[in-house]
Amino acid sequence: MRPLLEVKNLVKRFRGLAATNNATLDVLEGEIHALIGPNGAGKSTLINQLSGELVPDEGRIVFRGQDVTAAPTHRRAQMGLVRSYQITSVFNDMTALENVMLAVQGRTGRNFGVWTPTRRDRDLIGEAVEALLQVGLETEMNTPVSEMAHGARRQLELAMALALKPRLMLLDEPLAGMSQVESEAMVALLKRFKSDISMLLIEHDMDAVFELADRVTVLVSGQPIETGTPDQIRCSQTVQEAYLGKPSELM
Ligand SMILES: Nc1ncnc2c1ncn2[C@@H]1O[C@H](COP(=O)(O)OP(=O)(O)OP(=O)(O)O)[C@@H](O)[C@H]1O
Repeated sequence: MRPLLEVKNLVKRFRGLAATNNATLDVLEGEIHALIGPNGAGKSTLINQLSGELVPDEGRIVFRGQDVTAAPTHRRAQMGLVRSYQITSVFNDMTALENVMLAVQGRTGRNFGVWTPTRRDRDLIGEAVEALLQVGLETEMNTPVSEMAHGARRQLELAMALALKPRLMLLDEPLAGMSQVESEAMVALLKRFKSDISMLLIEHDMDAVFELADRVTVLVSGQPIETGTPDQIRCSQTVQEAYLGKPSELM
């Protein structure tokens, strides 16, 4: 079966420095694929090119068999390649429900009628509610984002991404800043979505990576040095050497 996402010989340079250096990797249907590597290895730069926020200098990105290397972010999202929202793109003075409704609107192009709610508006609300239920935010639907705990906000970002009906979700450190309890809840959530949605995730929490990922790609100096199952990565001599100085992260 053809991979859902194929990244071929991708290069991105910043003032001569190759932040992505001939990167080739793929994500399969139904897979959680983690991207790990030391600070500055080029993880965010790579994800930014996959989402369409950065244009590669060389190489190709193929999603569902179509070349999307030059496609804008919204076109990729329409095809199902969706980046989880960043906290900065959530409106703090709006409720969780209103934020997800905006995400649904972005996908469908429907406008919400302020004065005369129509059947289509009810559909829109229904979809937004469903996304919030999926992430377990049913009790916080009408809470303004500014009053939500950090963990709940991260769940909201996920709900907003789910509202876009992704086939492949790009997740940039979904557990960052979370308490142990919040992290465990998020890991459980991501596992639940796995049967429907593939994921490429950057995460520094190695316990979570090894628990969640089917495959892991290790990035060093912009280049994938190894891809394998969590066990293969844990035991890899190449990976141990690349992480020299902090081998405990991988144990
Ligand atoms: N917009 C930019 N302009 C210039 N250099 C950049 C830019 N973005 C990233 N870099 C450089 O590219 C390299 C890779 O950075 P990147 O943020 O992608 O790494 P990362 O693996 O995501 O790091 P971290 O784990 O610390 O978030 C670094 O040397 C960084 O300084």
